[in-house]
Amino acid sequence: MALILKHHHPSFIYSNIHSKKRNFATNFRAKFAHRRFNKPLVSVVPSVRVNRISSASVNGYSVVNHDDSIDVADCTDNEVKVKVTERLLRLVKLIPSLFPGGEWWRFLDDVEVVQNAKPVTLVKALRRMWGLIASDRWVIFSAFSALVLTALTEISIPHFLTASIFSAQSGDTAVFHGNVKLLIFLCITSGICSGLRGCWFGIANMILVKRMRETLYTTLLLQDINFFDSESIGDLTSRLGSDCQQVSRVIGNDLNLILRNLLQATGALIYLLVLSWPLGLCTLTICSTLSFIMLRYGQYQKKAAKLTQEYTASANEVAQETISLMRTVRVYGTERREVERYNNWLEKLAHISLRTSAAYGIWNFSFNTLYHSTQVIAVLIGGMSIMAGHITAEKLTKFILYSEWLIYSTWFVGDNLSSLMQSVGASEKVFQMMDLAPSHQFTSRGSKLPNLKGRIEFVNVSFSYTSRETVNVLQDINITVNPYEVVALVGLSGSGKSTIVNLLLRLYEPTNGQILIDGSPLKDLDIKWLRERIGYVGQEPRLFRMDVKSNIAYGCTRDVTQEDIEWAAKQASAHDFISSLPDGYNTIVDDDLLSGGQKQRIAIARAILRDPSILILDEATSALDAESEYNIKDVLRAAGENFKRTVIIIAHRLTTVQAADRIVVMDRGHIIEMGNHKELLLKDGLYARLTRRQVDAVG
Ligand SMILES: Nc1ncnc2c1ncn2[C@@H]1O[C@H](COP(=O)(O)OP(=O)(O)OP(=O)(O)O)[C@@H](O)[C@H]1O
Repeated sequence: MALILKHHHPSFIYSNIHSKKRNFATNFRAKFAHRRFNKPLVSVVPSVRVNRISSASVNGYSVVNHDDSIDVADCTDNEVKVKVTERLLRLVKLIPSLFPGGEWWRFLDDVEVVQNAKPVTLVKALRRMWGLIASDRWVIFSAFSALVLTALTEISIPHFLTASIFSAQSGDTAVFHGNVKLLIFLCITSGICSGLRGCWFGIANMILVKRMRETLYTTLLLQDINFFDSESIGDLTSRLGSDCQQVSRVIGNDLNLILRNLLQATGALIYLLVLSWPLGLCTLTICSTLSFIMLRYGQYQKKAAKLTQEYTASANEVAQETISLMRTVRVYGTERREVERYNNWLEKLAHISLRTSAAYGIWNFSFNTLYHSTQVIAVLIGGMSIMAGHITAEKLTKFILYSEWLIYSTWFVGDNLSSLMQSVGASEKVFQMMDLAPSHQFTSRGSKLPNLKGRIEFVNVSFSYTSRETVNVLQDINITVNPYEVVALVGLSGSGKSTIVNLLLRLYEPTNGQILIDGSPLKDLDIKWLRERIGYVGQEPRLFRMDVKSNIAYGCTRDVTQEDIEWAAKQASAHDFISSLPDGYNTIVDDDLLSGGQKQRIAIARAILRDPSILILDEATSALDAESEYNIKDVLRAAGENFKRTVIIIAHRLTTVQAADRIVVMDRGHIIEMGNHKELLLKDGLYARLTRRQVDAVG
């Protein structure tokens, strides 16, 4: 057995056998590294296909360096014969593995390593669901009342049906009419109750899925930013979408049908035992065998559901990534590869689906055989009993009808039980995510300052991202930004400039040292209050799919008028292009409709509209033309009566920062130079070097 790269087409083989334990550890590390750092995802899973391809994996991608797989066309006659024999041998070896419990039935278990959700039992899952729906318990009670009435009326029908036929045969008109009237009453009642049952359970289902999504979505939005660094969007949307839908089936569909059939099966069994206990016991034995098979089948389905959930999430992840990077895909012509990458997960899903369908086939076969054997046994023993005069033909007919009810009810219970197991399987991850504690930023109440001047101090601040704890992104940063000062952060890419801003926005907490705002520790301040007073324009601002006006007013807590919005847009040099849009400020925009510079100007208008005490611009003007940048420079500066604010500006284009009061030069997490433009040029350090290079590049 050889090993293939995870996420790869099965034909991509990587190296030779390692122990399963090591595979798991490698898979886990690879997945972890992939999620945290977008590192190449190289993990190993067992495979039986043997090709010789050396490849490297990048985010599930195969970068094939050299393909020397064996082509059948190149083989000699002898080699072809050997191949055919090998295939036949493989086929013969496959046969024993096809029996239930054999090797063939095993799922590819490479994703089990990332399943860290605690197993949820049915009782626990039900308790959780009850917690979500309890405030609308009247819906559940109505649904269950309708269910009980339906079950009771339906189970009584065969009795009165048989009684009517046999009373007609015996010519007893009064009894016949009485039975027919009861039959009509039972049919109407069961019809009405069945309708109500379906309706109430449908409502319960809707309430449950809504609450579940609401709770999960709220929990997700309250997580630390670290959480989003490690989780993929495809995974999260899968939990919110298909998984919640699947879990909600528990009450709306599975439990409803299981209970109905359980009630009917119990009623039928009691009736059968009363009619004839030896015959009843025979049917009970058959039903017990059926239940045992059902249980095994249910367990198998539960495992299949968990894996299907994981693979579906991974497929979503690939699709989501590809579609969002469609322009790159088109330009590099990698459509085929993307389809293969997606197909890889579809193949895994098909692998499971094939086995679950086969298992369903075996289950159906067992049911059919056992069902018909009940009929044969009933006719055989019952017929002999009639001949011996122990029971009447009417009793035997009732017996056969009720044993049919019992068997069918058991079958339905089994069918819905396996669906229930699948739903419970899907619920594990959903509940695990729902249980995540919100970021303590939302649970602890900090203090508010009477007014925010905008003095910022970094005192011995060091920081490393949790996903890369050993790498110090910032080391002993000491810097004080005075109120209304404009400070620029410059340095090579990856030197930690954006990380400083991330810490200031409290998206992450420093590993060491502390940040003070107007002399108060940042972690003691009410973060919502503080963020309302900070204007931030990120590196690549993205717009919400809503009108321009709402995009500019997004997150602004004070009431703003159209004039305010237009004023902010004018300050950001955005008014002219917004006015030329089809519906002006009411034009619905999204990321694809506007240019990078236009999006930046809207984001700048959004930040200006808040009239923040602290304005943070992280490469906020990188996509602007020189004229637009010149026009809004004054606004971004802290100068003037109307713009009393502290400004932190990050820019690679050094002309942007020349006028700053102070320029802080960073290199690999350290501050290496500080001063104004002239002072730094005189120092002839990194800043002077970078400035010269940019001038040379322009020249
Ligand atoms: N969420 C994250 N998880 C792990 N590492 C990160 C994360 N964000 C940034 N880093 C790493 O931290 C280091 C500093 O990144 P940062 O974005 O602060 O640099 P920068 O100076 O702003 O770069 P640029 O000018 O290219 O924007 C880099 O090595 C980067 O790979």
